[in-house]
Amino acid sequence: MITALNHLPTFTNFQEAVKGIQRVSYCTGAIPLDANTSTVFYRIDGKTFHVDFAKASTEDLKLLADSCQPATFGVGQKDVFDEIYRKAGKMDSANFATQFHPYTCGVVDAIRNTMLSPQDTDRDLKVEMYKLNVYGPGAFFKAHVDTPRSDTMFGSLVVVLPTKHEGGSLVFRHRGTEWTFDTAQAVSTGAPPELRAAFVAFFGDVEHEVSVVTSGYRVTLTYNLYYEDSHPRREEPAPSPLPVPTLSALLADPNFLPEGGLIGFGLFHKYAFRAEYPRTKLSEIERNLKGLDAAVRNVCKSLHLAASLKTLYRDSMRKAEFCLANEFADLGYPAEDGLLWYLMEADGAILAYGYGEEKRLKGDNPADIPSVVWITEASAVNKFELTYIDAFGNKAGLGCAYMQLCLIAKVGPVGKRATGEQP
Ligand SMILES: O=C(O)CCC(=O)C(=O)O
Ligand SMILES: [Fe+2]
Repeated sequence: MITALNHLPTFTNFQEAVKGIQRVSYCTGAIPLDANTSTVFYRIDGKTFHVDFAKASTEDLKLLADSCQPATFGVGQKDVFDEIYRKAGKMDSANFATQFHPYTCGVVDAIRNTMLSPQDTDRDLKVEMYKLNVYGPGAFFKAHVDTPRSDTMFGSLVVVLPTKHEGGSLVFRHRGTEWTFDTAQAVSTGAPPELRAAFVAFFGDVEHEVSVVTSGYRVTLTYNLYYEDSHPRREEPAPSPLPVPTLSALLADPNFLPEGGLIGFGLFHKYAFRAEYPRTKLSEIERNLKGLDAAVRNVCKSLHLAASLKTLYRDSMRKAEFCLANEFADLGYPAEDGLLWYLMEADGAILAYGYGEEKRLKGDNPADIPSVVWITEASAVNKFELTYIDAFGNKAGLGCAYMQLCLIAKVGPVGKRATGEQP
């Protein structure tokens, strides 16, 4: 955006402060194991076996690996097997059991405290056992996102059982940031030797891959993480999120939107959305915003700006840069005119343009169309056809897809900036 706003220090300070809180968020830690929790029981062809990870031999691990089925992954609506993309063994949760449980070792509390918004820290989470995976020498899982199994699923938990292995790190990538979780190192016994598993929890829309295991067997338990709605998010007051003073300074600046206007934030994460009817409402997603996006919403709410989530569609008629809507719609690219008008009639969608972009509008009078000052860039959401990375998940599609959203906040004129609820 090349506009005068880039020369306004109050604006660039706020923009930097928001970008500063947007970083890949995840949660890791060690889980001490004891005689009760170090064993995995499994069955194959009607016979039962077990592996005690306190003293598992290479033969024990090889037998476990040989008892697994080749792991598949999801491409669109199908589960496929392709060793170019994923080479690993998996066992379904019906065929194994362990006394180890994430609820009893502090993992769930750690997830609540590090990944969720401060208003969510007493919220119930459902941790659903998904699979046991064995990555032997040469095994890997290329970059993918975890398929959302419902619109309340927000992430995945991977528990790495203690085995000596090399390679097999989990590598995460999200919006230009990369981060590695070295599983071999995380479960290596320290001095004095202590048997411990390791865990990593992450938001499912964050791309991740398992790098090649070069020796040994890497054994993981994977779990799906969901919000349970019995204890919904506590509403205000939320502790003041970090960028509040910079937004406060921006709103006090008479050179920033003197007549008022709209400010927009492209959300950092994608959200699982149920494509089948009844479709997920944006208000439901707003209750389930992931930590950093919830912080951005809280910044606006703490300064009493009316703010709500919107989907963004491109406008084919070039009357405007884009259309902001209150629901997900199955539109082509660019949106067919009829559908865009339907959204405007039925859903209260509005046309808008990016601040400073009015010169690119053809023939229309931008005075009728509001502009949005983007604090963080927004990308368009306007079709279900999924991009390369979305199409490859760890399971075939279950009627849910990840969607990109933005948050739009209304700013009043100088001296009367508040547009939302007052305390
Ligand atoms: O086993 C792991 O470390 C993670 C595997 C994974 O990403 C998945 O199963 O989706
Ligand atoms: Fe995964």
